[in-house]
Amino acid sequence: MTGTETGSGNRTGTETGTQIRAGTGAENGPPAETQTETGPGTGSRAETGTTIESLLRVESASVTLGGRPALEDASLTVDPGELVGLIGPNGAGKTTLLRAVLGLVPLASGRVRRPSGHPVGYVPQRHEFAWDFPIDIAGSVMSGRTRSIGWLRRPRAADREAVDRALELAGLTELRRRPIGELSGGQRQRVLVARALAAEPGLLLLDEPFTGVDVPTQEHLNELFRRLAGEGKALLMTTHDLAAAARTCHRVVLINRTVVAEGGPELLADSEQMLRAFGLHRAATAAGAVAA
Ligand SMILES: Nc1ncnc2c1ncn2[C@@H]1O[C@H](COP(=O)(O)OP(=O)(O)OP(=O)(O)O)[C@@H](O)[C@H]1O
Repeated sequence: MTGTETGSGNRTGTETGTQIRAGTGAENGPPAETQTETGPGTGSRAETGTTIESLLRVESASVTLGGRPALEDASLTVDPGELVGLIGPNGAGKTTLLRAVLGLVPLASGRVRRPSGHPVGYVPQRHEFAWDFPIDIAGSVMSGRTRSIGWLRRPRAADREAVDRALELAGLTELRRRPIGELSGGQRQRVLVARALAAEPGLLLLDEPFTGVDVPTQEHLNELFRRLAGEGKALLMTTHDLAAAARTCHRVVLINRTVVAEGGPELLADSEQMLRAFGLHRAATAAGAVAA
């Protein structure tokens, strides 16, 4: 696979600096590395005679933050056309996993692999974004595409077209000249989605996109995410809205510092797995009440 790899420790290889375009200064992506995969179980899976290459593979990733493990031995994949929900309690490591994929936090061990040629779009949680910046929606969405290592590249015709399409997809065309500081929560959420889409990503990382948005906006985003998956993009979304996840996601991954279970959205109705994912099983085990 020709791709980008973020891993722990030192590596050798030809690095070509594939760029990640993201919403919060994550433009300096991890270095790209050319590597060859052989044999089954190394990144491609055979399906009906064709080979599907995952757009994201997280392999045994561990991250330590503030001296404590935030993520331990977590593995997941997201294939083209898949919308995967990352579900778990507060502090489970969901945002940490997304940030590790972006190379914003270092891996203590494990690795993240992505094929090259597919930019990553990142929709951070709204409170992580600087909304007091004096810029309108169109300018903000454009900077999601043209900003690189702290400076803005001059927009070209293709950039303007990509921004127009992103604004349209996010339902922001009419509002494009509104200063971002004057927007409602739901409008801000759509700006973050449009910023990420302006980069024409193959892989989209969404951190709690439904928080505080009204029902019509949630329906709009739901539809948009499904449509993007239908176009062959890979989406990984954290959410605490289990109903929305059950409705929208093709697959869900339950996480509580490590991956507890994964499967179809019906997993969200599996009370034992949900109890495990949400820490109750762990707490009971720690107290010696329940055998592991
Ligand atoms: N900058 C940091 N320094 C130290 N610890 C951190 C830092 N950021 C996160 N953590 C810790 O890492 C763990 C995982 O946090 P993370 O934000 O990934 O969880 P989350 O699953 O996204 O939670 P939530 O649902 O509340 O958003 C938590 O215990 C958190 O306190």
